[in-house]
Amino acid sequence: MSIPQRVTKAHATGNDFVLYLDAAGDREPTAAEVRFLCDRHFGVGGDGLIRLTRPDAVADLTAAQREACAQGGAEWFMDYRNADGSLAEMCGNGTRATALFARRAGLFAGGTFRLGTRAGVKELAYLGDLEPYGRDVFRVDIGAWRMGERGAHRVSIPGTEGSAPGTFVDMGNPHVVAIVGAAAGIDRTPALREALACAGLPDVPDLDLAVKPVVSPAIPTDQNVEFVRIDALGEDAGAATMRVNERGCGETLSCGTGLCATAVTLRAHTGVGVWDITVRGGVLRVEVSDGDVRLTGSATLVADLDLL
Ligand SMILES: N[C@@H](CCC[C@H](N)C(=O)O)C(=O)O
Repeated sequence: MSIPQRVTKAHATGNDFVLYLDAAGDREPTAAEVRFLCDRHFGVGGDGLIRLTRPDAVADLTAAQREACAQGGAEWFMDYRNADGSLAEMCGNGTRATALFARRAGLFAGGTFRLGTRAGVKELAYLGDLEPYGRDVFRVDIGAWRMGERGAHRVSIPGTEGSAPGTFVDMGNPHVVAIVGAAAGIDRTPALREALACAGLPDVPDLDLAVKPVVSPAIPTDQNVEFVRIDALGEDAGAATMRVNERGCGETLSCGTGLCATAVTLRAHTGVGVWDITVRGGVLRVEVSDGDVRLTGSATLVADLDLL
């Protein structure tokens, strides 16, 4: 096994990870090892595996990605793998779990941590305990986003009647967001009315997300899919509920980049850029501006484990 004996189980709003430190950079996991450790019955269990290592130790990085880490002042790198063993460019919740792990290990001093990822360097600020988000809250500057044409895809779930328009959002990793409902009394802009008129899926809590959604036209990289209901909408801020089926692992209790993609799409439909979004694992805040997205939520270290 290339993985060290000591690993840590962590989660960030219920998105759970097996995490380990590879300071020497010689513990790159194989896809089979990732699948074994993330298996909930035969392994430790997790939505993904995170190796915290040096940018130089990540074999698949291009020269440009390494240079971005150097320019961005990131000494440490989050090497993220989905539970099925595939690589992912980014994991928003994973950055917070990794930062808490690095903080405990004394790998950064002060309140901010600059972490390299395949989608660039992310800066995290430690905010401590902060209601209503929970304990050990971090705000992550996720950076730039890119949205495709609004509603250009159709999202359906095999075995469930109906479909809804889906919008592609690149958060460093690929997402498709479908707004499937809004609470009664919400002021409906023409763009929101248009989205909801075309949506014919059950309400968010009733969706069967054990089944992988189908996106048409298909996205070559595959994608994470978010289903959203707007719960409240004010002039400056709104509230929504979101569930997600992730590329490489299925339904998860939370997805940080998915929350960012959700807020980007909601802003495009409503003009509002600040959202408190409830997922099955908690509540997080997302702030979207033209140039970037910031994500605020908690992180938890659950246990240190010695593999046998
Ligand atoms: N849960 C993560 C995203 C993890 C990667 C994703 N499944 C992908 O393949 O893009 C998050 O919090 O952002």
